[in-house]
Amino acid sequence: MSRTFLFILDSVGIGGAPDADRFGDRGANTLGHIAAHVPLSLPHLASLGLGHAALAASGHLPKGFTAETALKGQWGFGVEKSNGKDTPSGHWEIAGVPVSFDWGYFPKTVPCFPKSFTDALIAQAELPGLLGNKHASGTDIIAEFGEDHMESSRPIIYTSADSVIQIAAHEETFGLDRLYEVCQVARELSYDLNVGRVIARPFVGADAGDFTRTGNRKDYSISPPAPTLLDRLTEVGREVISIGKIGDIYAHSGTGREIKAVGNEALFEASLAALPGLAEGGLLITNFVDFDMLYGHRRDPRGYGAALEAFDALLPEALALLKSGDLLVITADHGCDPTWRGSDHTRECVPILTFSPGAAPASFGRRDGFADIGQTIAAHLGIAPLGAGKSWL
Ligand SMILES: O=P(O)(O)O[C@H]1O[C@H](CO)[C@@H](O)[C@H]1O
Ligand SMILES: [Mn+2]
Ligand SMILES: [Mn+2]
Repeated sequence: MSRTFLFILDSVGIGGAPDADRFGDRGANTLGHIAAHVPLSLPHLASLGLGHAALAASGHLPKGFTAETALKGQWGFGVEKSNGKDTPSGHWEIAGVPVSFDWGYFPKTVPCFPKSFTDALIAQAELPGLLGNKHASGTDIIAEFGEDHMESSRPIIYTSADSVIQIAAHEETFGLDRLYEVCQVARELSYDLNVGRVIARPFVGADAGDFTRTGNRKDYSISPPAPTLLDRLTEVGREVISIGKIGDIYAHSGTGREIKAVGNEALFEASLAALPGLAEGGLLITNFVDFDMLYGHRRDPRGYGAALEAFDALLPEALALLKSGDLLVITADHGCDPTWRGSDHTRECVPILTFSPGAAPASFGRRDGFADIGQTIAAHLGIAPLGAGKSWL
């Protein structure tokens, strides 16, 4: 028996996606472009092969990395198979379920949502109307409509390049529970539109100058189309611990004990605290959302670089807690290049870095499909093979 710790660094792509053109993302490279913008020192991730993976995926060694780094882990990189470059697609594919159907997206028009949907939402949720109704960055749109929202009680509704309906409202004047109710109505009304997630985006503050989103964001996701690694483990009685957004992303299916924490550092602390107690044969899975939410979408390469360095500095604490037979996997779900146009995700390859005490450095190369990660974990934990992916063990 053995255990697996899966850390998903939300949006930490390394460029080089063969189908980036299809998304208008040819040349996007989250890690590479951050490293070109700000001095970046990630010695621990580099020792697990991050630079090697980035070079192999994109053809460029990110600035600040060297090919001569002494490796103590195993590395490869993943090419996404799913149609979308969104969070659920990336996470589900990592857990052995690539998304081959087409999500429902909204056009870049104003309004962007079908009138039948917004009419039904206004009627069923008993709203005085809606604001926004377009593609937007979540922080920009609360600055634009937040004051009107506080006066009129009309929620702010918007979308992105992902299959999402996001609803922002003031936590105090509108109320958090009321926002969640509105989101539940929107969720019910949007299954037919094939929308991946409805997301509650509460914020606080007095005026446009100081509106801030809170940690009470909540995602209402559809369920993965087939049983994931998490479901398979749960079915055979293995322990699963899900930290941060993981519960929401997998629609609470197979996610076991869910632990919430806000901020990368608190997510890391929660992971460290849970790590020693994970049962043999179990999986602990954490999503580190700040990279994406606070820096990638906000197009802030400096903040993104600092967050990567902070994560890197914490990593030795996790490595030190691993026992013989444990496997740590560090990967990402998609890219979100903070130097790219717009505010959306970017189609990129992802790093796959692993560490097991005593295991020799090695490379498992290019993996066609993130599902190889789930399949490898299934093999490591000794459960039946998943429906997709090839193990590199
Ligand atoms: O701009 P904000 O509200 O952060 O939204 C971003 O976060 C959404 C969900 O993770 C993505 O689809 C993207 O649009
Ligand atoms: Mn993501
Ligand atoms: Mn995102």
